Amino acid sequence: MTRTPVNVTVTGAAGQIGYALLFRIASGHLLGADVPVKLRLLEIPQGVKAAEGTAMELDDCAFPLLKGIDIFDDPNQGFEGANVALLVGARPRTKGMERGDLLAANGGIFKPQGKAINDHAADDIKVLVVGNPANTNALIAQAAAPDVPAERFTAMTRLDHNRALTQLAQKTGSSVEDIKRLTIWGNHSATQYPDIFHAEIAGKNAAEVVNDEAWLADTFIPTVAKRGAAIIEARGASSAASAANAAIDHVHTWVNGTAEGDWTSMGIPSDGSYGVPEGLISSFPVTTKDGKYEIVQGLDINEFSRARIDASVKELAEEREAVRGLDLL
Ligand SMILES: NC(=O)c1ccc[n+]([C@@H]2O[C@H](COP(=O)([O-])OP(=O)(O)OC[C@H]3O[C@@H](n4cnc5c(N)ncnc54)[C@H](O)[C@@H]3O)[C@@H](O)[C@H]2O)c1
Ligand SMILES: O=C(O)C[C@H](O)C(=O)O
Repeated sequence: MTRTPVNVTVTGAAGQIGYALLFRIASGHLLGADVPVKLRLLEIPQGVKAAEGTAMELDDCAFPLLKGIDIFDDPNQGFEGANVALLVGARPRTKGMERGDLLAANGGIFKPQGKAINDHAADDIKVLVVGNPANTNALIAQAAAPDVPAERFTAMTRLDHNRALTQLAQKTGSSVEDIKRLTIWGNHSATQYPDIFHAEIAGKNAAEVVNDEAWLADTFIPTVAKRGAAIIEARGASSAASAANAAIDHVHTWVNGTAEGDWTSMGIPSDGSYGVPEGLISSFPVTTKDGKYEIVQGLDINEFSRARIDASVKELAEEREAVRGLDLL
């Protein structure tokens, strides 16, 4: 039976993450090796020519699953019929720009995109926001889409999750596939909290295997939380292939499910679980099944974790206040 292609909209398609992402979507890594896709690339007018060049290269790969590529500079057209939307394009922070300026500039992008999703996307739309500040950009887009269930708007903390897996594997001499139940809590920012207290390494509690709270506090957490800045320092540009890889992982897991006995981390609208104020888009431990996710409930949060979750959530609440003040919610 021939399947109807899934419409995948990618914003910022001509950027560096876009370049690392589109080929993997077209080759079946986002949704599955048997799922045909149509790409809808959304750029600003200055980005359209470069997006056209990328589309030429996509054509030249002759991907069997790629059933069409369209390029737009109008969000209403870009999100028409979208089943999956990857919101990558954002206004980067430039010299002299305050956080409030960045939030205002991104509000100008994510509010109209949220409205365009509301008005034009398919009923089953799933949204992943990658563009920074990802959690609050997701909140802005979600607030502008009142007809779309709020839980369809998610923000990417899977890159942080993957970074934490590797740091923990390297510390303990284990393989990443032996590590389960790791969690990123909070914001995709330097306040995020990578939590190993519930994680397992080959069935043993990860915190007990590590048995070194100083390493956790002074090495592991800051290394993961500041990895984005370290990449910028080393590469002279922010993470691109690893960010694209995490976006693929996020959507693939959302659509295809978490493995039995494991969970992942996603930035999602809080339902009030773990004391995170309702509505904030915060990272939680989640399981996924049949295209839906659920927050893992009932975890004991020790004092060490509580203080760090609260600090990151406080930052999210402040960002929400700032965008409220800018009339973006
Ligand atoms: N959440 C994460 O883990 C994570 C990780 C890495 C990067 N990021 C963020 O992802 C974003 C993109 O990174 P990049 O390296 O690809 O940046 P980039 O500057 O290379 O590309 C961004 C692209 O977005 C386009 N764009 C800007 N405004 C747009 C709009 N309104 N509509 C459509 N397209 C628009 C630009 O023309 C550009 O082509 C940045 O905000 C970056 O900070 C997030
Ligand atoms: O673009 C950045 O500021 C860093 C990025 O969010 C990352 O985590 O690599």
